[in-house]
Amino acid sequence: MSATPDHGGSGASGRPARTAAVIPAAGRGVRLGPGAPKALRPLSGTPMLVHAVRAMAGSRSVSLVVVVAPPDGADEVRRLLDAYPLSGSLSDTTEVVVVPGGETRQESVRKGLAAVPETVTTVLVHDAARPLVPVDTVDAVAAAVRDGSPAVVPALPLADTVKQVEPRTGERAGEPEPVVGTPERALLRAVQTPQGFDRATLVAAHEKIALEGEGATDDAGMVERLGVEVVVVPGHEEAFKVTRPLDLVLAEAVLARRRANDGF
Ligand SMILES: Nc1ccn([C@@H]2O[C@H](COP(=O)(O)OP(=O)(O)OP(=O)(O)O)[C@@H](O)[C@H]2O)c(=O)n1
Ligand SMILES: C[C@](O)(CO)[C@H](O)COP(=O)(O)O
Repeated sequence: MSATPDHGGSGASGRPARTAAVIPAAGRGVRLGPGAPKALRPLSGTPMLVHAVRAMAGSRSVSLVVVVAPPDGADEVRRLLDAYPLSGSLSDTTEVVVVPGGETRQESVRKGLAAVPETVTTVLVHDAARPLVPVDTVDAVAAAVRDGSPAVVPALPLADTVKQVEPRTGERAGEPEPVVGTPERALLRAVQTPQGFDRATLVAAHEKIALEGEGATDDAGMVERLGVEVVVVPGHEEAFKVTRPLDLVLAEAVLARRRANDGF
C-alpha cells in the first residue's frame, strides 16, 4: 500500500479517478477506552484502518482512497499504510492519499472531500471504524449511485424496540428518563457506511451545513437537509461499527470465522 502525500487527481493506473472513497479515521475512540487512536488499533494484528482501506480498494469501482488522519497524525498514518500491502490484485489500480482531519467527523469528511478531484463523480464515505464491511456491500452502494441515485445508504432493520425519551441533564442527570414515544420499528433502519453520493451533491450538503453552523451524525443526513432524496440499500451485519470494547471481541470473531472459511 503506498500512501502519497498529495493527490494527483488520478488513480494509480494513471486514468482519472471516477469513484473515490473518503475514510474518516481521525477519531479518538473515547468510547473504546484508553489507547491509541481507534483507527490505529489492531484487529488480528492489522490496524483497523488498514482493514477499512482494503475493503474500499477491494471494490472494482474505487480507484482513489482518501484517508483522513488525526489532525497531527498524517505522517504516522502514511508510514503505517506504506508498511501494509493492500493485499489484493487491485493494489496497482488504487491510489491512497492521506490528509489531516478535524475535531468532528463532519469536519474530517469535509477535509477529505477537499482532496477529491473534480473528475470524480461518485464519492463513498466510509468509517475507518467499520473495518469489516464486505466488498459486495461497497459495490452495491457504488452501483446504486452510478445508476442515478444521488445519495445511497446501506442499512439494516432494527432488532431492538426504540423509545424516544426526554433526556435528563444538569442537576437531573442520572434520574430515570420519561418515555415520550415509541416509533414504529418496522419503519426504522440502522444506517451503516459506506454511504455513496454524487460528488457535487455531497459537496453542496457539506457547504450548506458548515455555513449554517449545524451538525449531523452522518453524511446522508446532510443531504436530506438539501431536500435531495436519499435511498437505502441492504446493509450487512459485518459492517457494524467498532465503538465499544465488546465490538472488538465481535470483530476478532468475524475475522476468525473468515480465516476458517478461507481454509476450506
Ligand atoms: N474528529 C473525528 C471524529 C471521528 N472521525 C471518524 O468517524 C468515524 C466514526 O466515528 P466514531 O466511531 O464515533 O469514532 P470516534 O469519534 O473515534 O469515537 P468516540 O466518539 O468513541 O471517540 C470513525 O472512523 C472516526 O475515526 C473522524 O474522522 N474525525
Ligand atoms: C456515520 C455513522 O456510522 C452511520 O451510522 C454514524 O452516524 C457515526 O456516528 P458516530 O457517533 O460518529 O460513531
